[in-house]
Amino acid sequence: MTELAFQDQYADEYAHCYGCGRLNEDGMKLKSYWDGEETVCRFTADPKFSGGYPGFLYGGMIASLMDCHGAATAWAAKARTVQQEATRFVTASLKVDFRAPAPTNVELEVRGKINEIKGRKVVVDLTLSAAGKLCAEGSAVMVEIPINRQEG
Ligand SMILES: CCCCCCCC(=O)SCCNC(=O)CCNC(=O)[C@H](O)C(C)(C)COP(=O)(O)OP(=O)(O)OC[C@H]1O[C@@H](n2cnc3c(N)ncnc32)[C@H](O)[C@@H]1OP(=O)(O)O
Repeated sequence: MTELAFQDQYADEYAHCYGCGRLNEDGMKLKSYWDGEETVCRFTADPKFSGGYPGFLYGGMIASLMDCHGAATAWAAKARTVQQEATRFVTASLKVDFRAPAPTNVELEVRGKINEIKGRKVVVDLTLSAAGKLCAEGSAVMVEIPINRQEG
């Protein structure tokens, strides 16, 4: 894919997230893109992120993947809809239903769909699948931080 990932378009001051910040040396550097009206992020988890037994991902990592992709989706939706540069979205609320174990060492696909855009708030519906099988689904309320919030 040659297009720039959403996270790679964040301003430097917003690019330090452990999950997706391009400037976080130790982070996972998740990348999210448009796929038609949906967004997609692909990630293969190392077995060191296993949960209760080997070969399956722990739930916090599943939530992390959905969280970061949700924030990036909100950013992209705002940038596309309002056609102005968005700052950065943070998670106000994240709901995850775990439907089936998610494997490590297998490419996972996280998908986002815009449910609502209202003012600074974007609600994103999310799924996480492995080899076409739904492993988790949920939704996130993302809120855009005002400019210069980090200075206050
Ligand atoms: C500089 C960057 C610093 C950010 C570092 C954090 C980065 C992350 O790790 S993100 C993950 C963790 N998330 C956080 O740390 C966020 C902490 N929370 C906050 O900062 C604030 O509560 C924040 C920004 C989410 C919302 O507060 P505020 O800016 O006052 O927004 P507020 O006006 O109350 O709400 C905006 C809209 O979101 C909705 N909303 C806010 N919180 C929630 C919630 N928990 N559930 C559902 N909806 C919510 C409100 O109802 C409102 O919607 P509407 O316009 O329809 O009435």
